[in-house]
Amino acid sequence: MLTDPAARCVRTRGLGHRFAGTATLFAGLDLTLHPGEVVALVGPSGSGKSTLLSIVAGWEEPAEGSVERVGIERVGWVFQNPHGVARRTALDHVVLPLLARGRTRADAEAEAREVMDVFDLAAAAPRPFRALSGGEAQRLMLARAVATAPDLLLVDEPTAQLDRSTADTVNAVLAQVARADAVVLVATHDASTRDACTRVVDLARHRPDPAATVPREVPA
Ligand SMILES: Nc1ncnc2c1ncn2[C@@H]1O[C@H](COP(=O)(O)OP(=O)(O)OP(=O)(O)O)[C@@H](O)[C@H]1O
Repeated sequence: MLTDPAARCVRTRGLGHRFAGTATLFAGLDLTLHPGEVVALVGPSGSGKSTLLSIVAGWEEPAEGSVERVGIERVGWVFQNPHGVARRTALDHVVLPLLARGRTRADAEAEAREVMDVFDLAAAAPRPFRALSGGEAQRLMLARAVATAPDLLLVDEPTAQLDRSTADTVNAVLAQVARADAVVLVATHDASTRDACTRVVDLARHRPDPAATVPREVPA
């Protein structure tokens, strides 16, 4: 059943997480993410940004609280480290998910080339994945995710391996995806990605209050 995109959202209530044997990473997270927004998820290294993406995707069970995904059928994920099939061409990486969605080979190729152009990957299209640079491979992962028209797009450090001008292109494309009725959540350390987002969620502000768990020292 298709849901009205206007009703589409991701809602967290009292969300918190810790892994077995680790301290609590974040707690009490009440968030509602709407289509049309690009939400930057920031916080120091190890604060739980990637973990929160996994929880929002439904891959990791939260230790506390809940995540509700309303009208989310397709989830796109772009990992921190690009993964591809070494011998397959860059073009194939974008064409295959479109074929899986029922496109003909000709339509899938045309659509894939269009998306790859946006990410400045036209010249890389015929090259095998193993021959791509780190930045090209990362842009390819974004192009593939965008081509699948996700309702929810989760992106981990999209600009980590890119030069400034390519990073700016990536930031602009993320905003375009959001305008296409998708909820977009981007974990980032990059100040310009954060600035290109419509909202910022800082996990540093959702750390558990140490005063709540550690007894205060009382002066003698
Ligand atoms: N499956 C796991 N089991 C135990 N600990 C884990 C697991 N996954 C992540 N962690 C730990 O949880 C903490 C948060 O990790 P996470 O990768 O979510 O942080 P991050 O904010 O994305 O970091 P970075 O900015 O460096 O990518 C880290 O200390 C990490 O070692």
